Amino acid sequence: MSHGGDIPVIDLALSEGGAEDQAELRRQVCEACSTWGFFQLLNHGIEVDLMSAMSDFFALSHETKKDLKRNARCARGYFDDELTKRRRDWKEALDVGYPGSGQWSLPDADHSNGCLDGLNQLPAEEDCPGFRDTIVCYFEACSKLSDKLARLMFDDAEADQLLERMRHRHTSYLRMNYYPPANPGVDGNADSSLHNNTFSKTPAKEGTLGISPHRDAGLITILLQDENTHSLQVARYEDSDNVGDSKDWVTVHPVPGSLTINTGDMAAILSNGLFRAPLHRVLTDSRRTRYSAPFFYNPGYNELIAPLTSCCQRHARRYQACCWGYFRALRFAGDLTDLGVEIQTSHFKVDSESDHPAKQKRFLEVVNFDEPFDVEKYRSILEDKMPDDNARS
Ligand SMILES: O=C(O)CCC(=O)C(=O)O
Ligand SMILES: [Fe+2]
Repeated sequence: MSHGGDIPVIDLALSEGGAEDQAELRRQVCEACSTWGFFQLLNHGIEVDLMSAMSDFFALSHETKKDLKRNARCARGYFDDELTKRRRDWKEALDVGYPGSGQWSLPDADHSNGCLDGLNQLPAEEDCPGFRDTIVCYFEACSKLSDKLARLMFDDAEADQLLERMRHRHTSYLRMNYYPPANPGVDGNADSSLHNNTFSKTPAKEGTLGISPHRDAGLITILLQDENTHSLQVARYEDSDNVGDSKDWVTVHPVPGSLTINTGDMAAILSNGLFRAPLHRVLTDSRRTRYSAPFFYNPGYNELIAPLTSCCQRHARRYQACCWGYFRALRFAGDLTDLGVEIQTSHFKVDSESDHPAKQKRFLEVVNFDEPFDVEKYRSILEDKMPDDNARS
């Protein structure tokens, strides 16, 4: 295995080899997922030029982008005001999800596309020619690659059934990120066409981050990184959220031609904690613009993610079942409204005293995953404290 800095680099060309190569590939992938939770993948086979599509999109006028803004009832679309752990990220982004109908050819607003995350909001073809086609091609290529990676990570019949269901029904989404220079006043970034955003006038405050430390919620993330800017960092192996010191952060230097892969919370539960959901963050750059695009490979909303039996042999079962739709809804709602402490996999540990498993049960009795999530409708179930049964009418 070769290394791009500390983070493993894995060559997917091994999958074309004989049984020995394939076993070696599986070993490398599982080792990377259980140590760093991050690796860089070469010969991944995705050739769609997403970088230039992204730069076309973010160069649109602020008014055009604002018309596509996501809101409390629609998690998909454009935004420049994301809070990660209650801090504003120094970035703009566009989220595009797998259509509820499973059919990209239908209009985005078609009612059959309705789902928990709402409807896609893409720019009109005349505003950004070719953008939609590029996104769809890239998205579908990432779905196939994710399926291939997941089959390397999880090798048993139970996982096969989940992945087979995910071929037809998944809730993955592609996020396109644009990180403006954090110091727009300095020489050398006078590209005014790219500064039509709310970050263009004021330099970033001391300590501002592109994205604050977080874990990705889903199964696998496939990240396209800008090769010229090295600002993604992962916390060393420990699982504490208190990674204060800069020596605890390791830069994920993009290896030319690679895609960066990381595991998420659902992979940690499914593997019974064998795989990590690594804490990571993005620094700002004072001079350079950066683009990145994570593709989040997510199960169907109604899937109950629980440790695979084959992963509970060496260690007793560590997690209770977690419904992806519940976890996702609470993560997104937490970005917009104060529901108390952000939901984490630790709330589903078998010995946890959290009331999330009980809230999840009540949520599943009433939720309709074909409708956009409405935090007000479920507020009494979701708020930090469960309402006292005697106090309810
Ligand atoms: O921009 C990056 O390199 C990482 C983005 C990321 O971690 C995220 O959007 O969840
Ligand atoms: Fe992330």
